[in-house]
Amino acid sequence: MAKDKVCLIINPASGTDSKKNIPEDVASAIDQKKQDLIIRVTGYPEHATEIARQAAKKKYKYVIAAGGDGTVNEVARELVNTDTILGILPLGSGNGLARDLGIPIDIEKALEIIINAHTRKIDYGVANGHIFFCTCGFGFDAFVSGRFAEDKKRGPLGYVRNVLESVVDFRAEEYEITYDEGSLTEKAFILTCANASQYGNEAYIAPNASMDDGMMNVSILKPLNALEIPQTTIQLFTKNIEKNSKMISLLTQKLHIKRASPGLMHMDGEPVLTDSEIEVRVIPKGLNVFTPTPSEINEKKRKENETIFNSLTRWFN
Ligand SMILES: Nc1ncnc2c1ncn2[C@@H]1O[C@H](COP(=O)(O)OP(=O)(O)OP(=O)(O)O)[C@@H](O)[C@H]1O
Repeated sequence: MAKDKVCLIINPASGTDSKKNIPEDVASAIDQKKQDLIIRVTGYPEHATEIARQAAKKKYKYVIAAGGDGTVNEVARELVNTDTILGILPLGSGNGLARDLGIPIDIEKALEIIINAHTRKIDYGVANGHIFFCTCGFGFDAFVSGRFAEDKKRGPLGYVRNVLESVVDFRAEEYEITYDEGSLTEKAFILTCANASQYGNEAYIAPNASMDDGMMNVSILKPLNALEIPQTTIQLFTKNIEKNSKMISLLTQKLHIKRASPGLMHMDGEPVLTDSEIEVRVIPKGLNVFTPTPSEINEKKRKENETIFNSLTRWFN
């Protein structure tokens, strides 16, 4: 019987972790009697897209993206609506998609998820022809993504520094927003379309978003004053942002956004220049991804809650 073809794509520029051992780790984890492994290292932005396009065309069984959300996006956008499955080794700075799917950040464990071969079909979004899997945004998050793309230093700390610097320079814009059930005009600090619930690094902009409900969560955060920033930041990291009085949450399949002039948007954290009018829509269950099983995810959540409970008990005793 012919062997299945598998491709590993490594982005050496993502995140801060070393990728030196990744080829060897993957090669020893997969069953080489049944699978042929091809390893490619990206040499420039969008290189991963070219490699993944060829892999899908040649009917590879799966493609593993070793990198962050930008790399995953570049790979996955060529795998949508094909039979080729996406595997993720989260080696980026934010790793939003992996975190939201319950894929462990520990690479050995993430590799086990691929080997165990449980798959899940997830939705994706399209904004003016650009595909996203986690979030696409037009306000402060797009501004930060532009800064971060120019930054030589990656990793979560790079994000923190860019956010703090951007707060000073960012100016909120007004948006005319038309969704399935109505329309509104708002000046917004953040306007984010979320397929996943978080940007990455456990920053939950749409805590109730589901990646297989065929719907897009839209989070509109009105401009904040300096005193509101600390509480809003806490709400973002504790899945409570929807309790913020400046937050408007919508659920829709389609969205039309109009702003005064063309500008930046981000797709899974990567900045793109786009028109003053933007069409966003959801394509249901178009991507097949290796993920933990539902019972593995529940077990992980149970352990996390237990750890929090134990820490609190220790603290109070
Ligand atoms: N050889 C390369 N040299 C420089 N940049 C590259 C190379 N290969 C890919 N890239 C680009 O690196 C960028 C960052 O990759 P990626 O988004 O995966 O990492 P990250 O930004 O650190 O993580 P995250 O998106 O999870 O925050 C992408 O825009 C990608 O196009």
